Amino acid sequence: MPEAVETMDGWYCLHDLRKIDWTKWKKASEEERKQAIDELQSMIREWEAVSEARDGSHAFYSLIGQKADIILMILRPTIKELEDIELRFNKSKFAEFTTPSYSYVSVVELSKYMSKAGDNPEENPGVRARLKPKLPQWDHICFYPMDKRRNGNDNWYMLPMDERRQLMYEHSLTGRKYAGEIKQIITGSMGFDDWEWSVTLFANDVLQIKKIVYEMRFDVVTARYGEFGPFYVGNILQTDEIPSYLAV
Ligand code: VOV
Repeated sequence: MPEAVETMDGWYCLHDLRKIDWTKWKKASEEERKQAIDELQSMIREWEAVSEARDGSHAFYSLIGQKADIILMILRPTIKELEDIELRFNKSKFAEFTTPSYSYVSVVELSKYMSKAGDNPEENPGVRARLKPKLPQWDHICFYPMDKRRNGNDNWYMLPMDERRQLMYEHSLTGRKYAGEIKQIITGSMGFDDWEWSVTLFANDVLQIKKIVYEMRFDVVTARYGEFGPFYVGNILQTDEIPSYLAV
């Protein structure tokens, strides 16, 4: 019988994607726009303080293409805190000028495929740190949800553990080639959202994102078992640059 791999779960994660209603934004008075921007910046600065204290982390990026304009990715120790942040954002002045386009609820996940028998990776400080990651403020983000296929002969969940471990090992070798170029955050979302995992990639060279996603398509685990949702790609939106991003 195939057996489930044990997962280690860390901070809870919300990806909150919105469109900006530019028509409404342009019609607003200068004073209203200033109020919205000031409140948004002070909210983000509060999150920066939370991140400094290592009680959470976040990423704020503008997106390219028509699927959404901005993405806020936020990590917190509890799912309740994610709700508080979502609510606060929804009640903010700036939210009056946005419409929701996508959201994703998950939890930072590492599996024990690679751990040695008898080891408890949860005691490893490196593993613990990866469960509560500080998101890098790199220039670009790429976010997408994905599944492992369950279809006829291509059913990931019917494979024996050793076979899955081997395929994940091969996956990790491709991943390691991108050390220093790509930082990946994998979150699990079974029971939380519509896909099984979310993948968030950070890069300073945006082309590295295309290269890793392409190269991984040839790993058996992806070629045979990977299914993908929509892809979102964007540029970092520094807190100080928000006024110029929103200037009309
Ligand atoms: C920087 C790149 C990079 C590296 C080094 C890396 C390594 C690793 C390791 C060592 C492990 C297994 C142990 C663990 O840590 O969980 C994983 C796990 C996982 N990965 Fe990965 N991955 C990368 C990158 C990376 C990418 C780009 C993708 C998307 C796939 C693609 O085709 O678009 C991905 C997916 C996943 C998933 C969905 C899982 C969980 C699968 C499960 O069944 O549990 N991943 N991954």
